[in-house]
Amino acid sequence: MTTVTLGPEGTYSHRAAQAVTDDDISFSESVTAIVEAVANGEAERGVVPVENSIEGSVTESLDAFAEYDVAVVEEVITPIRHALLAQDDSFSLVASHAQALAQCRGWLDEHYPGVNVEAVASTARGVERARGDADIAAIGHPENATNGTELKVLAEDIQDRSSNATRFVVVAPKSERSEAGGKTSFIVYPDVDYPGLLLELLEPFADRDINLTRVESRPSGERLGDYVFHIDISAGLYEQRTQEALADIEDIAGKGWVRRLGSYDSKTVVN
Ligand SMILES: O=C(O)C(=O)C[C@]1(C(=O)O)C=C[C@@H](O)C=C1
Repeated sequence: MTTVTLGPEGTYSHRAAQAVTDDDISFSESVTAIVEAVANGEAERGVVPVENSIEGSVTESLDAFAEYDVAVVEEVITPIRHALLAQDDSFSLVASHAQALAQCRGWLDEHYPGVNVEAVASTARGVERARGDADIAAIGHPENATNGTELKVLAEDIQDRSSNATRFVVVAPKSERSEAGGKTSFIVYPDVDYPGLLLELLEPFADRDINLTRVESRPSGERLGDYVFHIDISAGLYEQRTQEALADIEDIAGKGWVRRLGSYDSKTVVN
């Protein structure tokens, strides 16, 4: 089974993928391309980040789930503990993934005020830049400094909150969508707008005592003020209350669409 995740080797996504498969892992530098590869049958699994406890949504992943018809089959939550890696202390630029730079913004301001930052495709891509250039430091997992390179760990635990954690999901072809699991994700595009619409979309869950763990609105891309809602609940699709609530949602979104990404279980991995 081929699993594709954000590369190159050494990203947090790679570490999350290793926690869910012993099989081959291949790399892509775009979350959208990973979801697309699974939707097109080029890969059997994809592991992508969806949400971080400091910085919030990985919007590229959410938008890819609205664009490509895939299933979510597992959730992996992992603590993110960043290190500053460089050949020595003489760097003038810090390169990392935009999420990682944002998660360490306060620490960088305090310790390297005014330092230039550059967003690159992943933390591991930043590490590669730092390996090849003494003027560049990277933010990434500290183990990136142990892979036969001259990089030093200049500082550890530089994320602005010690509780920093990222939630990844495992995506699979839509034929593998499951009704089993303690959580369910779905996307609603109502394609209408009237006072109380969002309230109406949430009531079917409140009425059945189903806990919402996340509601996120993303622009539909159709017109300004028009949204797609990404909703996660603590209940499985196998449950009658979930099926009833989703039937209500489908009635409300009659002009638009509802996509069930599937039900799944969650695991927390410390690596
Ligand atoms: O660049 C990486 O190492 C990634 O796996 C991406 C990513 C993200 O998109 O949030 C994953 C975990 C961390 O939050 C920082 C970056």
